Amino acid sequence: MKLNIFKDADEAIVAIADYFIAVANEAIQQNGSFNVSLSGGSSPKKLFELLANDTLKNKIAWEKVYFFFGDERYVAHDHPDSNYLMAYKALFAPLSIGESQIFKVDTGLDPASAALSYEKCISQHFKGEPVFDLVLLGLGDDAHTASLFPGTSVLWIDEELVKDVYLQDKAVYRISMTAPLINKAKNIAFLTFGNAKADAIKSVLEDEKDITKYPAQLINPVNGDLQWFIDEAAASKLK
Ligand SMILES: O=C(O)[C@H](O)[C@@H](O)[C@H](O)[C@H](O)COP(=O)(O)O
Repeated sequence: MKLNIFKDADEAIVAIADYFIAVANEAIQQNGSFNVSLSGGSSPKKLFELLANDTLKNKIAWEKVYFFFGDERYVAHDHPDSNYLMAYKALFAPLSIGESQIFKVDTGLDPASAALSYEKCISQHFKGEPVFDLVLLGLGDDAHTASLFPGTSVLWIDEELVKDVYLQDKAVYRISMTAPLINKAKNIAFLTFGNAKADAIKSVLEDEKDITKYPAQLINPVNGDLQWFIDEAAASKLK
C-alpha cells in the first residue's frame, strides 16, 4: 500500500489524474483496453473534469476505455444523486464516450435484480475472472467505501460480486460492488481529501481491524496495488 499525501485537494487530484493516465495507457498497451470502475459521491468530480479537459483529454485513447461504477444510488439515471449522471456530465459527455463503453447499473429493476443484473453484465464483459485494471474509491467520513457501509450485511459477502445494500438510517438502497470483486483489481486507488475525512482515514489505516466499524479496511487487493491519494487535511490525524 502506498500512501501519497499532498498539500491540498487540487494537488492530490492532479496526481491521481496522472496515475489514472499511466494505468490506463499501460492496460491499453498490454491488453488493448482499460477497464475502470469509477467512484461516486463528490470527490471524483474534479478528477473527471480534469481528465476531460483540453490538456489531458488526448493522453488516453478513450475509445478503448470501458467504464463501470463501484456503486450506484438506487435512483433514476437523471436523478441529481446518480453517480452515473455526475460522471456523464463531468467525463462521458465532454469526451463523447459511446454508450457501449459505459456500463450503468439498471436502477429500473428492483434492488436485488439490479445487483444481479450488474453482476452478470460485469461477468459477461470480462468473459471470466472480473479483474478491473483500476478501481477508484472514495471514503465516507464513517469509513465506508463504495456502498460498503458500517454494520451492513454486504460486508460479510464472500461470493457475490455485486449486492443491493439497504441503508436503514437514510431509508434508501444502494447497489455496490463487494469487497471480493474490488480486491480482484490490478490497481485500487482511494481519492480522499478534507478535514472531515481525517478521523476515518486514521481509523482505517491505524486503528484496530474492525471491518464492521471501518469497512474500508476490507479493501486489500489479492494481487494488485493499493494507493491512497489524500491531502494534508485528511492526513492530519495520522501518526
Ligand atoms: O456513491 C457514493 O457516495 C460513493 O461511492 C461513496 O462511497 C463515496 O465515495 C463516499 O461516500 C465519499 O463521498 P464524497 O466524495 O462525496 O465525500
